[in-house]
Amino acid sequence: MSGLSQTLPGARLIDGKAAAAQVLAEVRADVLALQAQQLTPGLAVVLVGEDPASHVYVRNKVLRANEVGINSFEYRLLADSSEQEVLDLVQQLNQEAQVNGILVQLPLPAHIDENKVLQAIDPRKDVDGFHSENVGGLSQGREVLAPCTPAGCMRLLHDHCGDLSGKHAVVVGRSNIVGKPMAALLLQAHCSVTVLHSRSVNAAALCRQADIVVAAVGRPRMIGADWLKPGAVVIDVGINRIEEDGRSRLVGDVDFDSAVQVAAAITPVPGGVGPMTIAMLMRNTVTATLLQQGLAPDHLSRHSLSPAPTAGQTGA
Ligand SMILES: Nc1nc(=O)c2c([nH]1)NC[C@@H]1CN(c3ccc(C(=O)N[C@@H](CCC(=O)O)C(=O)O)cc3)C=[N+]21
Repeated sequence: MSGLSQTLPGARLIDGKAAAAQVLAEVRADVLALQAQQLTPGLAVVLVGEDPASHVYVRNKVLRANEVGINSFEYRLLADSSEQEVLDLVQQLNQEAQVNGILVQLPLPAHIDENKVLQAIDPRKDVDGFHSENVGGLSQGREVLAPCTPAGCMRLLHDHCGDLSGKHAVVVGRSNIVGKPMAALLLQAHCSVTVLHSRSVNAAALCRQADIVVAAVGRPRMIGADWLKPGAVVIDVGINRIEEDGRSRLVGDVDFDSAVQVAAAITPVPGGVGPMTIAMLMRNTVTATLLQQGLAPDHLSRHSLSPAPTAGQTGA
């Protein structure tokens, strides 16, 4: 994949692994600074059931946490655990001073009300940014814990494009975990934002107007070169496992091979947004620790919260 991008003029490969390594190095420095004040951030990860893919993600999160010096606490509950058992565990973790961040791996088994569990998490420990307090705060432009995947996409965009003001960003997909918070963050960065979804009429034509495309639909290779304006910057959030030529492989929501010929820059899958999601989870854990200590986010070298509206932003 990287070999291909080197032979084509124009499209730059946005290296999510390298960007994630940089974020993790920053987080490591922040953790050292906190440890000098006798504070070690702690992250609790809760996994209900035996989904093998979820086990891999949880293992990766715990590994990254340990690499940057964050304490990790893993809780595995059986697939048939009751909703009350999960709620009780969340309540216990809310009280636990050693735990600064709580992540309940989604999806939960069908008999458990996901919303009820997410709402039970103390908003200041909500490192996924899924509690309505944080969702609402993000929409209002308050400094809150922002969802990791959209926050990771914003970091990649800022690194590659600099100032995003006035750019037309098209978000394909309207999920609560990616599409909607992504739109909110792009708006805060002064983009014009269009959100496309399954009912959109002329989606490809609308998408062709975009300077920035964020693909988060969960449909393998749906967005090809015909969806893109030449020179667009493409962020592919999709992680789809497909069978091809008798083997299993990961592909994005973007048809990489065609898109790379038109785009100015594009993220690969794997090695794009995925590693950034985990890096931003570590960053949010540090931010959550600061919030709980009553320390301003700029206590450390970099502020880690979603940006508050700048002076120039009005209601217009
Ligand atoms: N409460 C909650 N928060 C989450 O953030 C959350 C969740 N539930 N449930 C599951 C999804 C999935 N997810 C991924 C994170 C990183 C990679 C990642 O790093 N992927 C690698 C490839 C990994 C591989 O090879 O399988 C990459 O894209 O390069 C993938 C998927 C977080 N999720």
